[in-house]
Amino acid sequence: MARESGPGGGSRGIALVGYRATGKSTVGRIVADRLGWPFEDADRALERRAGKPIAAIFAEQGENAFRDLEQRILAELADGRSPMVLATGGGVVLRQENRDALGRFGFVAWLAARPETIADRLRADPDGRPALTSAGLLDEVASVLERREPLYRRVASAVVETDGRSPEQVAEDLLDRLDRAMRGGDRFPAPDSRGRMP
Ligand SMILES: Nc1ncnc2c1ncn2[C@@H]1O[C@H](COP(=O)(O)OP(=O)(O)O)[C@@H](O)[C@H]1O
Ligand SMILES: O=C(O)C1=C[C@@H](OP(=O)(O)O)[C@@H](O)[C@H](O)C1
Ligand SMILES: [Mg+2]
Repeated sequence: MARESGPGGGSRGIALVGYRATGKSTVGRIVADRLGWPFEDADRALERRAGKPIAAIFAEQGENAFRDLEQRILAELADGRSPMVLATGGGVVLRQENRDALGRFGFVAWLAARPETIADRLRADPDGRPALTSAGLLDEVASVLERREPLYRRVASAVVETDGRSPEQVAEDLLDRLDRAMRGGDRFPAPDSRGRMP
């Protein structure tokens, strides 16, 4: 799959990208537990730094201010040397600087889902996610996803489908894809996908 920074070129572990509610935060935590690696959620790191929820940042300062902070947090998180599992926010791929920073991760998993699945999950768990457009939920998901898909594709080492699968099944698939990528010879400073360091 095409990447801007070379496949498996980074040493920072695994990053999860994808649209809202594809399960990055949920699956990322499971994958980190399985590997025995630290887990970080870029959105939670950002909220800790800002001292307020993302919805309040959007409401008080606007989306651009949120994106600036998102870029800063990702740059910091991508800068370490030891492996971690990072769940990113759905819009992280919008900026070239962020796509470059994702190249520091050895494996970038793109979690994918159909717009209908995403809208269903968002309805069940709105979790303070501010609207990205003035369209209705399903129209917003379909149009924003269509715009972002080429960007997810550009940074991804692998696409992991999540429709009709539990977070545990998605995590298992991701770990299988990681195993395969490692066997394919990608540079990756990782143990085998069950947690043994080289
Ligand atoms: N594979 C899945 N199947 C069903 N529900 C899921 C799945 N993955 C995530 N969810 C649910 O969707 C919502 C959003 O998940 P989350 O991990 O926060 O996604 P993201 O970090 O990509 O926005 C949560 O309620 C979560 O339980
Ligand atoms: O898609 C987006 O633009 C966003 C996704 C959110 O993260 P999740 O993908 O974890 O919901 C969060 O970063 C913010 O609300 C913006
Ligand atoms: Mg999340």
